[in-house]
Amino acid sequence: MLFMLLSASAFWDWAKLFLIGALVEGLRRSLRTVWERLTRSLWVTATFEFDDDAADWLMHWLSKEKVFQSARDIEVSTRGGMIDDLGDNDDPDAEDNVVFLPSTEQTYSTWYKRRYITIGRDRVNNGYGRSIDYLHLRMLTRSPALLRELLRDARKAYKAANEDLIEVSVAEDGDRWRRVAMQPKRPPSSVILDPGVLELVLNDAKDFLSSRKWYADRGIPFRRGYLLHGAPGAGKTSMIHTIAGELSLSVNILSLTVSGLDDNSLKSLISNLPKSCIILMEDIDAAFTRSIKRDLIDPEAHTGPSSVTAEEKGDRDQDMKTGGVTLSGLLNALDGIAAQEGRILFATTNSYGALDPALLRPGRLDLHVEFHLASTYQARELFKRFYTCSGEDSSHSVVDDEKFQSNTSSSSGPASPCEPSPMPEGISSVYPGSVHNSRGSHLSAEESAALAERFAEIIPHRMFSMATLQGYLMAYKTRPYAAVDEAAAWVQKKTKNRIAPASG
Ligand SMILES: Nc1ncnc2c1ncn2[C@@H]1O[C@H](COP(=O)(O)OP(=O)(O)OP(=O)(O)O)[C@@H](O)[C@H]1O
Repeated sequence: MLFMLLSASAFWDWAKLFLIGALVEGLRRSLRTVWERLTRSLWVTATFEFDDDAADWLMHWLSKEKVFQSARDIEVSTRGGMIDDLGDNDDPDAEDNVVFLPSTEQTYSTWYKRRYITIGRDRVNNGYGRSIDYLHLRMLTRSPALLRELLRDARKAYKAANEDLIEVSVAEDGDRWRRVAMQPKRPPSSVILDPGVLELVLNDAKDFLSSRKWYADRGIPFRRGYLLHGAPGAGKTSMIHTIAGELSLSVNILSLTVSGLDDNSLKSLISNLPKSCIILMEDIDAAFTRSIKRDLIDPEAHTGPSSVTAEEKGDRDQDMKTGGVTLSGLLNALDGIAAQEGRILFATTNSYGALDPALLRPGRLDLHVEFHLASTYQARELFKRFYTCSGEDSSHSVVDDEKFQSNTSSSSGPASPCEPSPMPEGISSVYPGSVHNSRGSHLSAEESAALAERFAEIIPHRMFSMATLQGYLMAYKTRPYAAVDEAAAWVQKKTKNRIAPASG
């Protein structure tokens, strides 16, 4: 009996405990729900994929706000920093800028328009062996409009900071784009082509970008392709970078021979392109030809279609597929349903004749521009540009070391941007070396033009590429007189070298 009473009272004790526990847990859960609802109604939250443009805007804004400057736990990176978080270098083009990134372990806070903001970052494995980083932003406000305002401000600041830069991305992991550089825009004056070539392509691209409605009205896919072909080192890539700068478009570089690329990943890459960008496919022939390898070709002896032999052409069909991309895969990617509307394609090749006609037809590669070895005009203009300081007109050119040394004592003109910083007192005997822009403006416009004229007369028309001429001038960085005096011997040596293997 006693036992029964005891067990009955123990049962009631257990029951009471259970009820109290259930009550407490119920209360805790309800309070938590109320709290979550309350906080949710007080916060606006946004999540950004770390690789996305919007995350870049936000990171730029956070960097400017110095959110991570005082944090005790941060990640440090030298990749893609437009602001130097170390605070000792304000040059966005500097190679060694350091950027602070939020660590995945911590939450950071700041203010925007008197609203409290928290920022966190986390890393999620997508299940295919690749992890994706997310940036989480929470703003203490009931108005989503403020978040939009913040994003607008961040985008504006980012664009202003990048005005003089172009974004360069490459294909990564088969089907993704990764930004690898923010390059300074290349001014049109720095690419010396025969008159009208740059203007032809640039105006065509500008006209294309402003004709979206025209294309839509006629049901024509809104895209344009340019094929730049001809001599290596003639300025094809340089021109594309200039055009990207002039049109303020990013450049996405796709190498068809990259390992791991196949028809499917090519399709994904094309459909993952940002809106309005330039896609650059360099050496488009390399993916489909085995026999015509550019490194086997003498750069200055090969200029285009005519140099492809019948035998090489015969090999082509059999070589249509090397690696993972097939010609039909490329054609489908370019004009299939996955093709990105509004993109400009630039393809380059040194072997025009090796390309399949299907690739060359309008709608895929609409405008074909041939690049030649340097003309007399190009040699002259290259010389003038080479010995003129950037930001200066041609009346401010660098001068021969020899001439400089004989002139320095008498020179009392104002310092130009080219002038070297003065040597510290007491070590004037140290030879300062032969460096870029290390001399003042002692070469008049007339002298510079006259030297360029002499140089152009010595360089045979269409015999050397612009890259080769640039290479020659590099050896005379600060010695334009010597560059002219020794040019004839150089031309003779190069010509002899070229003839020698053929006759041997
Ligand atoms: N027309 C040019 N004007 C000024 N510089 C040039 C020109 N052509 C070539 N160069 C210089 O030569 C180098 C190589 O040029 P670039 O890569 O543009 O040539 P490319 O035609 O694309 O060569 P490749 O076919 O080998 O890719 C660069 O440093 C560039 O500055």
